[in-house]
Amino acid sequence: MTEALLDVQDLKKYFPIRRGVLQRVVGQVRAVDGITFSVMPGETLGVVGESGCGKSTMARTILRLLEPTSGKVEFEGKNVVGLSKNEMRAMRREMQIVFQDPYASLNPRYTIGKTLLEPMEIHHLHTASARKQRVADLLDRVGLDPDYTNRFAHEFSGGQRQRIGIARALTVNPKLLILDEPVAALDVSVQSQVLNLLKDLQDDLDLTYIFVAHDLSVVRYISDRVLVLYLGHMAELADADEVFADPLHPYTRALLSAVPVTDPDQKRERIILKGDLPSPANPPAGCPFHTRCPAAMEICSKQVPAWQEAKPGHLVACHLYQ
Ligand SMILES: Nc1ncnc2c1ncn2[C@@H]1O[C@H](COP(=O)(O)OP(=O)(O)OP(=O)(O)O)[C@@H](O)[C@H]1O
Repeated sequence: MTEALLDVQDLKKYFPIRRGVLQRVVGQVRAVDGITFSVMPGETLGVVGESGCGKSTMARTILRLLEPTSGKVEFEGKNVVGLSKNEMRAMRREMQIVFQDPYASLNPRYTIGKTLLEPMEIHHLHTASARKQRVADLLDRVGLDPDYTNRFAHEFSGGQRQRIGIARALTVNPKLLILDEPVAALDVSVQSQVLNLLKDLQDDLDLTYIFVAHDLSVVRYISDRVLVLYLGHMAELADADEVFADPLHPYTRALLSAVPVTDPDQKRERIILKGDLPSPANPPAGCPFHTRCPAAMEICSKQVPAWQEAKPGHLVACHLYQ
């Protein structure tokens, strides 16, 4: 059996809440509260959930841009939690992140050439002339003119900047790309161009993706499997087609009901969730979703639902299926 490229086990990230002159810790924000999944080589795992459910925190914690509170993150069988700074730097070559806002993540004082050269210099990859050649090749590969190397980020459109962000992540030849809302800031027509580019790159370079988004139609297009998060917890995980054909968790159903459908026969009734996402500093007891769940039962406010396989390969945390 093929080994997972990435194996995340019971990952937690709590942020301390500090108050007063002494900055005493008076509580914690449970942004990621026990997440377990694995990603196979070449696979795209979509991660969805509304704003504030912990997607970005999870992405950054996997890469140790944020220190995990607890849990395991194994990349090719090696736990990255606990690696020294040097070991982690070497590991970062294998796992790169692309952010939502390429403008914020590109240094405005750097030319595009310098932006793409820098990661290779940090990792001491290739000779100087080979680096330059790689920059030109990568710009061409992401659909930009290699003559653009002397231009600055502000001279490009949003879609072009995101192509630069993707090229920069690829300079060090990673195996895994974590894409954190990579097309959320782009117009719809540009979104599909960037998504197609990501698909082509994945095929050509044998890449594995974790694709974080709040837009389910985008996730459906690109993902093999989909993980639905709610308030730092896993709600549902299954093949993308299965999640869309037979969503089991009431939260997934609500998210899906908001996705526009092109076929009027398939029209879903819109499920409007009551209230806002509760604060992860003070999460509800029992099922984290029970305060907004249209199907909530008495047990839901008392007992945390187990994470279980309701159908083959289709996992869900909901008392409806226990
Ligand atoms: N540094 C921090 N300190 C305290 N709380 C934080 C910090 N970073 C994130 N949080 C909180 O953790 C929770 C999860 O945030 P996160 O940004 O991971 O969610 P998200 O699903 O990615 O949302 P969005 O799509 O808006 O980015 C939120 O309640 C957020 O306020």
